[in-house]
Amino acid sequence: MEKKRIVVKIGSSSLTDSKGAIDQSKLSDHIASIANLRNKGHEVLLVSSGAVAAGFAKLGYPSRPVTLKGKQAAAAVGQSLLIQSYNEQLSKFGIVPAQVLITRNDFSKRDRYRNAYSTLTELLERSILPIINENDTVSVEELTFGDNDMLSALVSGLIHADQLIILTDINGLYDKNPKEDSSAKRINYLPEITEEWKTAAKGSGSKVGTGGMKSKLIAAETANTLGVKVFIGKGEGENKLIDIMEDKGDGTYIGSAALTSINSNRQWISLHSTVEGSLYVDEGAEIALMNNGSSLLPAGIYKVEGFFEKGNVVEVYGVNGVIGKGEVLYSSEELKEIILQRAEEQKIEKHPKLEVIHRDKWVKM
Ligand SMILES: Nc1ncnc2c1ncn2[C@@H]1O[C@H](COP(=O)(O)OP(=O)(O)O)[C@@H](O)[C@H]1O
Ligand SMILES: N[C@@H](CCC(=O)OP(=O)(O)O)C(=O)O
Repeated sequence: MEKKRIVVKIGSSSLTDSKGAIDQSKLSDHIASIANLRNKGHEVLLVSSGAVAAGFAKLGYPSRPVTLKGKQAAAAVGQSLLIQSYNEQLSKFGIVPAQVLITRNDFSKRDRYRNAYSTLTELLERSILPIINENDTVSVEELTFGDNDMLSALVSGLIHADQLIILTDINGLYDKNPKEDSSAKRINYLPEITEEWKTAAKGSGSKVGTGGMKSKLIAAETANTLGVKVFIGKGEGENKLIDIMEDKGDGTYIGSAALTSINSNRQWISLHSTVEGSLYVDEGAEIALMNNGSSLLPAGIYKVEGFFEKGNVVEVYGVNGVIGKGEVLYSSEELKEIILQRAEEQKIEKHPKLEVIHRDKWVKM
């Protein structure tokens, strides 16, 4: 099989028991299958949940805490226990793990986003197994990934993975929540995620999981838009991950064969950047941006709103509203001056004919 880059996400319910302890036999099953995947020549990154679930009992909580400080304290205790268990079990296979804790803020700062990419690829080049989790202890409630399903989708995009495997306590997506309706039927393949499917997928059924199937589908949709195929399901034994890669997995495969990877600039602009202002463009510029794959030139802009610097991200409005986002090569002041001079019928040639937004740094809505 061709060498692939694979992100494996393991949910709390597949690592811990409901009493708040790490289930060593589940963990060793996962580790053996990861070792097998690596032995076939694939690159593997692990996104592991379970910090809160593995830590709460040691703090004396009777169940998974619901308060922010409770979850953050439990994650601080549980994360070290998790990594300790991973270290012990991985050493039997001669695999060296690296703990990588990320916050949402790290992705919204472009230099940190680039650093995350460089560090992860360096670890892979050196055959280390990155074990990634959200840095729960310092994450602010309003600014989190939501859950690790979304974190795994964003990491998959960042490192241009071929496949995201979401391991959970159920063998895939069902047309109804099977824990509530025994007539529910499993879906083997979903080329595209529609609103109807997002409605069929409900919350978590376990005492330790967070987002349920709904959050997995939302994450899978994001991964697909970034060009990454997704598998959601379960399995047992050292061959489970190889079986999944060979289309024999016990779960649901999501995303058509036609998915294409999108470049890191576009990913960052589309999913992580902050919009600093707005440009309003005429019909010709709108057609050029939307249909012709062209860059945006100064001549197509008739209004500038907000104060932004060269290199910031702005929203672009066409005839009927927002049409996309892009990184500008001019400041708002420079652009306002261009428009003013045009109104005064001075020569636009006075300004360099640089693109305002280059096509590689433009994302359609
Ligand atoms: N339509 C559905 N198909 C499958 N599972 C569903 C569906 N709707 C809700 N679920 C629930 O989602 C759960 C998996 O999500 P979750 O508990 O968050 O797992 P994890 O801890 O692995 O992230 C299942 O155990 C099931 O109870
Ligand atoms: N960062 C949290 C992950 C929470 C989460 O998303 O859990 P899950 O739904 O089990 O993947 C933790 O380690 O407990």
